[in-house]
Amino acid sequence: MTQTVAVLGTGKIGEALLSGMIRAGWPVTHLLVTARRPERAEELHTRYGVETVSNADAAKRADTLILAVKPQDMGKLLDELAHHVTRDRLVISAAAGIPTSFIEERLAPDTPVVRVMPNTPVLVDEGMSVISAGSHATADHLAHTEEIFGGVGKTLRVPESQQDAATALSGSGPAYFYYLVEAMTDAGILLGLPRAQAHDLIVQAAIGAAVMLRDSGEHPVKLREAVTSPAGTTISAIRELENHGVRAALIAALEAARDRSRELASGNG
Ligand SMILES: NC(=O)C1=CN([C@@H]2O[C@H](COP(=O)(O)OP(=O)(O)OC[C@H]3O[C@@H](n4cnc5c(N)ncnc54)[C@H](O)[C@@H]3O)[C@@H](O)[C@H]2O)C=CC1
Ligand SMILES: O=C(O)[C@@H]1CCC=N1
Repeated sequence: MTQTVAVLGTGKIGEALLSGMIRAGWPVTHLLVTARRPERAEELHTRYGVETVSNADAAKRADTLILAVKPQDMGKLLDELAHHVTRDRLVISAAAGIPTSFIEERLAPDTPVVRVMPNTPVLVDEGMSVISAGSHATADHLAHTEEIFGGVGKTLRVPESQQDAATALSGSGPAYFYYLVEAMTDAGILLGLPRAQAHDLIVQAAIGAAVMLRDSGEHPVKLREAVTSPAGTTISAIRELENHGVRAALIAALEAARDRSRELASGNG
């Protein structure tokens, strides 16, 4: 029998997951969503035909609850759920920073909790979802979580101690690439190209590079060397990237993201 899954807090990532589950063939009759605002609930119902319910009803009716509210709203949501979630449910949290222990402490003893860090490319079935078991989650719970998130991209199990790092790399990761595309499009404008053309050139370069990274099996250094002709254009650009400390900036940026994830652990960061 198909299990019922509820998404609680259907904002950007919650909706991305919901749409992905529907695309992956999850029967909409076995999906529930919750939203804080009635207009948002109506919008989700119209867009996906999915039933919208209260958080308490979601907890009573769904076998699996995916919590997709902001870390700062997690404590309040768990207060609402505490008396309704029984330990035969699986609770999956997608919130950055929040440890499984934070959730376990607020729910019935032994409730299984799994922590997942997805990313927005779940919208195009190219997501990366990093998964860790809480103290009461079994192999079956992990497998069920992989079934849900594997329908919209790749999954990887890591020890929970690595979740803040994974959040910095892959949870936030797409934003760094969008930022680079934005900056390089600006560079194209400076060099005299129309914005639309500059955008298309950089996006296609990004797609080509991403597919080669994924499919060639080559190390990124090798792929870059193949582009970098002696006394050519690429090495002139690379020298400027090094002069401006771009590598160090990226390392510092991801470290800052990891640290922010740690700060969110208390749920009121
Ligand atoms: N946006 C992203 O790329 C990713 C976000 N996340 C995590 O997902 C969570 C949500 O992030 P976003 O979707 O970006 O934020 P968002 O603000 O778009 O979505 C959160 C939603 O939760 C709703 N909400 C808050 N309290 C609620 C309650 N008590 N009951 C029902 N709904 C409630 C809000 O109204 C909002 O629609 C965060 O914890 C974030 O760390 C994880 C991976 C990637
Ligand atoms: O920016 C954030 O906090 C969330 C978590 C990972 C991606 N977006």
